[in-house]
Amino acid sequence: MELQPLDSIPQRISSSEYKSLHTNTGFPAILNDRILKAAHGEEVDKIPIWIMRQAGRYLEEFRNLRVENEFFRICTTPRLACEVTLLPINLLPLDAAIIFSDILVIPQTMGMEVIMEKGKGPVFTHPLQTPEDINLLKIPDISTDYEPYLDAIFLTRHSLLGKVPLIGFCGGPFTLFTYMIEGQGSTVFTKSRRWIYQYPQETHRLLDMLTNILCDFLLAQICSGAQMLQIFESHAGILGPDEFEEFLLSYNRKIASFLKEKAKINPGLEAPLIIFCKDAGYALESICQTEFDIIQIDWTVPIPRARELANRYGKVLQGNLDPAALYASGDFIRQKATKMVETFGKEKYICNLGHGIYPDTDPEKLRVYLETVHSL
Ligand SMILES: Cc1c2[nH]c(c1CCC(=O)O)Cc1[nH]c(c(CCC(=O)O)c1C)Cc1[nH]c(c(CCC(=O)O)c1C)Cc1[nH]c(c(C)c1CCC(=O)O)C2
Repeated sequence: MELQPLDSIPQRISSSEYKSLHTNTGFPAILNDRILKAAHGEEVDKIPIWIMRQAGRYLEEFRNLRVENEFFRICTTPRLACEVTLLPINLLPLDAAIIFSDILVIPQTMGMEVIMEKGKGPVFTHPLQTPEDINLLKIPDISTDYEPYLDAIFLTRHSLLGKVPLIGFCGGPFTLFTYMIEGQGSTVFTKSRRWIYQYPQETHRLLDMLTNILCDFLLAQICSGAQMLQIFESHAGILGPDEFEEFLLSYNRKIASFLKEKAKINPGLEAPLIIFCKDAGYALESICQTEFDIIQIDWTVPIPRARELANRYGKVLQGNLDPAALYASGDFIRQKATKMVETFGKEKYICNLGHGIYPDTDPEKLRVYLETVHSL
């Protein structure tokens, strides 16, 4: 697929106009809308499938591009972000594209510095140490700070030529909070868990601030061309049920209500909303009792129980093969995928993995998974 020259693409609406809730028009007509149909609970010809981290390091083409380009430079250069987003779409039979970016761009726009360390992942140079540090954060300026990310969405929506819908995303308020406190990934998250008990008020203040920012950021993504949105609460598994409700789900409820309210006033802003609370199968029923349309589950969640709850609350399910299963033989992947789809059922279902694809996965194994699901 050729990238369109920039001057052949109409101008994205100016950021100040987001507030007046006009969506861009003039995007290419959609050719494959099966994921949007499934999202609305409609019948589909084939089961739609996309893969978390589908544009990442398991693709040689991405690794080559990374040699010359620092990770966050790709995120902030619309042409590069667009090129990387399209890579897997041109190579594999996927039913959606997800904009190339990262959940940590939001803490960056709030003034925090994040470095992508080889072999270690993202590291914050100055994580928040005490509640006083919250005062050093800034509220991003919608008309300047988000510009590269929104331009990337706009350019990519055009460059996709309607081949598949474009998914926008952000990290959930709680997961961003944990990164801002821990400064990096963790297995125990003792600093973040300490904050919620030692400084509950200040924790709520920060989560509130993040929630307001994410509402604006997601709405701006829809205005710029995102057709579906996913919120990644990757660290949901570290909370108990009460804390999950108080510090995580209540904030995501606010985001979903905000976006649904905007779509009620302006139907052009309607975009199905996906929530992924990783390792929070314990809270699946509460997650189903929100305004999110699609519930992504990881592989630890029993599919029959998820289906029962999703049906009870009118939700679509997304998931959930263990990404490690793609290390198995092609035959095993075929059998496992077939059984998985039969258990989910073919309606109100979007196929994906249970978490992002691992960097050392053989892309041909992913192809086996995709083709199996499409053949069912
Ligand atoms: C927690 C989280 C992050 N980022 C993200 C999450 C939520 C999903 C999840 O739970 O995995 C989300 C994300 N990160 C990236 C995307 C792009 C779109 C896609 O292809 O899915 C998406 C949707 C690109 C990326 N984000 C990152 C890479 C690899 C960086 C590199 O090229 O060096 C990519 C392609 C880096 C990143 N960014 C983050 C981590 C923990 C890491 C390091 C782990 C790793 O290296 O895979 C933060």
